[in-house]
Amino acid sequence: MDLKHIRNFSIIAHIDHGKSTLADRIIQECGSVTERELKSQMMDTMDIEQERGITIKAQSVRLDYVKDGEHYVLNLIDTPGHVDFSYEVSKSLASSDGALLIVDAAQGVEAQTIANVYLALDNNLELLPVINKIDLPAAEPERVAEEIESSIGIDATDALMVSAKTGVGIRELVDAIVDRIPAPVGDPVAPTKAIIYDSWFDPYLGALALVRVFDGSIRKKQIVKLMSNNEQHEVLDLMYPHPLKKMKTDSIGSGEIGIVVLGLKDVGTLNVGDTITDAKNPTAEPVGDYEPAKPFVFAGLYPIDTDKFEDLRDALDKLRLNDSSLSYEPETSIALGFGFRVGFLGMLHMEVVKERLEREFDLDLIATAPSVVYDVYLTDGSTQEVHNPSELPPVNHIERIEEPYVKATVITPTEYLGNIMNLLVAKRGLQEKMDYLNEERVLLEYSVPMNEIVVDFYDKLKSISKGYASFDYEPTDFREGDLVKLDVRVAGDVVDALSVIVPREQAEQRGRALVKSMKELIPRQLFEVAVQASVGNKVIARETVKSMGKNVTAKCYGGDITRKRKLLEKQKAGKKRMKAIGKVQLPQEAFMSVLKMD
Ligand SMILES: Nc1nc2c(ncn2[C@@H]2O[C@H](COP(=O)(O)OP(=O)(O)OP(=O)(O)O)[C@@H](O)[C@H]2O)c(=O)[nH]1
Repeated sequence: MDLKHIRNFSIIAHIDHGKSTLADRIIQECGSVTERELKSQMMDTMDIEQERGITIKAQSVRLDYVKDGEHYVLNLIDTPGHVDFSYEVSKSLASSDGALLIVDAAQGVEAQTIANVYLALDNNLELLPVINKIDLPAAEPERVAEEIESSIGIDATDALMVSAKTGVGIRELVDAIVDRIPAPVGDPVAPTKAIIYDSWFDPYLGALALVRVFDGSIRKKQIVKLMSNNEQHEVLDLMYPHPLKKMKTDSIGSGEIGIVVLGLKDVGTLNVGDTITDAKNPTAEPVGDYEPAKPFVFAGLYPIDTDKFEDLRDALDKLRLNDSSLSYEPETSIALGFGFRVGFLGMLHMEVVKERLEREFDLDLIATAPSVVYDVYLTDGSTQEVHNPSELPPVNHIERIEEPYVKATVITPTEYLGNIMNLLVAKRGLQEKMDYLNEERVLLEYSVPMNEIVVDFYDKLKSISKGYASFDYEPTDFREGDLVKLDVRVAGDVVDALSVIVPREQAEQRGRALVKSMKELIPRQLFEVAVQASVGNKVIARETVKSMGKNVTAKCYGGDITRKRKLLEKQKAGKKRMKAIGKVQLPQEAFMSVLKMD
């Protein structure tokens, strides 16, 4: 296909600014599906995505459009909106030549808008500002256009004004995609050079790679090579991604996107970001640097029923077929038995994986508090990566510990600025930048230890700003910290799954808060239970759970039988989520409570 008639574009936006709704509208405008077929949010295919209204996996569609009598192919490359998936976002952008920058006409520029713009500019993309939701009574498109200019520094005078809900401005938008997004450049006769920007598993076809071809073409029966690992495979089949079906083709040419079938049994080696080339006549340089997606957050996942360990392994193996960023290895905990230490891209990724394991594989799991990765430098000169706080070497072997930092971007209305700055300082944040976008809104940039933001930072930020502040982050570097391991002992035994690494200066306060909340969470047992927090051998806090009879209905005297039954049912349901630590039953919440202490 003639390169001049191809347009490859992504849509980038802050969460909820209307990306999926707009994608549906564009698909409809191109007539690739009829109104009847246009199931709302067609591009969000996974159940969890549809339920939560988030986009997890990037999906793409190839659309046909006729403008001024000329036939164009528009490749719409959907990108995941959440920070956890920024690696996938950046690879989708690397496959595009331009991007629609969607901004909500009522909300204006938000933290993720900025973060996505940085990624788009890194990839030299032409940005087309699109102000969406102009149908809303609270819409202020002119103010938003000014915000785009002042915060991002791009000309927004030609910003497109649309409503993905009513369809206003959509035709003009698609015309602008043809007119303003540059056609791809590439050499159709050079050796094959294509980037994998998504991969997934199909039960019939095996592992599939979604690619953008830069130079040359990918042909059926061609022997291709993956440049990161030199694996060679035959191309069994090729398809274009159509919104409703996959259209077979014999070759995918320069400038095009398509789906490659290599007959692999899992996505393990089809890594996002890798370059595909011809095995015999390879291209000299890959498309950009390839880095494997790196897990930033680790947690232990343990089946509540210890017999289900193999089931958990099978379930993780199955999830990994579709998610090459998921990593795990078996681990044993004195407290929890056999389980896995699982690496995630971030907190949302962790939640999604845990939910899928429980929902699709019917497993009841205990998740330990998430931990970041620490680089521990030992006195013998060696270094150790610690993913699990309980594995921190003894203090006298440690020379220093380094922890990961992120660049956190927050945009907030000025009235919440004071409280937000206090929160960032409490989270050990260092201010890098403070810019007023206009009189009402401020952009903050802070360096913050990642450990401080992995659990409840976002919830706190939302609550102190009544939901108005937005937040995004990007991992930056490792820095030395004065950190210690805080242990919890229940009835005298250290519960390894509850250990956590904290700044020394906060250890005592956190220890006290921790045992207090554990006391509330641990149901009374038939005997008295001591709950202690310690650093090394030193106990720094203690609480006691008083003993009580087991029958919870004892306290509802009187004869209300339904209430009694309800309580007994609740007690039974509660049991499913309990884990016996020695003689003591601990509920799931106890394992999450450790990081939520201030
Ligand atoms: N009034 C109005 N609502 C809109 C418009 N476009 C989208 N919405 C609504 O805004 C909400 C978010 O839209 P989505 O399309 O799910 O947003 P998104 O950016 O894809 O969200 P993520 O996939 O989670 O990043 C939905 O409730 C939409 O119905 C619009 O033009 N006008």
